[in-house]
Amino acid sequence: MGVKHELELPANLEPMTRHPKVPGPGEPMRVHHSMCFGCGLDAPVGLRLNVTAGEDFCVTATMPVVDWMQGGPGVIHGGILSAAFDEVMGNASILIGVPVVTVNLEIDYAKPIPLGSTLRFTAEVLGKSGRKVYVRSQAYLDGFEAPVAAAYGIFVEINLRKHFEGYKEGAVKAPQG
Ligand SMILES: CCCCCCCCCCCCCC(=O)SCCNC(=O)CCNC(=O)[C@H](O)C(C)(C)COP(=O)(O)OP(=O)(O)OC[C@H]1O[C@@H](n2cnc3c(N)ncnc32)[C@H](O)[C@@H]1OP(=O)(O)O
Repeated sequence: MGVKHELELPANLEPMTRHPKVPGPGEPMRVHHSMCFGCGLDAPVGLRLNVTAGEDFCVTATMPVVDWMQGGPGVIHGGILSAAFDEVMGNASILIGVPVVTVNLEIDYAKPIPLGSTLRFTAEVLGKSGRKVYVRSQAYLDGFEAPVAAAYGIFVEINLRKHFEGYKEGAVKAPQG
């Protein structure tokens, strides 16, 4: 079985522009929160994904698949892969300059992904309609031509300050050194 789904896009997609202040192609995307499970460097446990800006509305990332990511014996946990897709696609949305949160995430798991391998991700914003941003991502492994997993996400634009108002931030930081 390969990657099955296609995201149904609405007919009323709007023209998008890349935000002038986002990193240029080849440059690292910024960590959006130091305690984020996906990208934060102070999170006690996390993916610490380095996402790189690409051309237009695209980003790329790599992720070593390490032992603590295990689900079934010797392979990645599906939830970890889902979190990685979420982070990579959220970063793609940043390229159009809108703060977003995920409202819908669909994953195709096409192949088992072994511990010790390195996943390469690509993600691109497919379109925007009102507050909704549609994003697609694919994950690749060396030795396979086709993606080993793929994801579609719908992200919704939020008012950052209002959205997180009243929540208590996690205070546990990773040990230094
Ligand atoms: C971490 C974030 C930091 C930000 C930095 C950048 C990210 C970087 C990377 C981060 C990566 C990690 C990121 C994370 O992990 S984010 C963490 C996981 N996500 C959340 O916690 C989000 C929880 N949800 C909400 O808070 C509310 O639902 C929000 C505020 C988003 C919308 O509630 P609100 O009352 O304001 O608006 P609305 O209900 O009218 O909805 C608005 C539109 O959206 C459409 N809709 C809604 N739900 C769905 C759905 N399930 N499928 C399809 N469409 C859906 C809806 O029909 C409507 O469309 P339209 O009628 O206008 O056409």
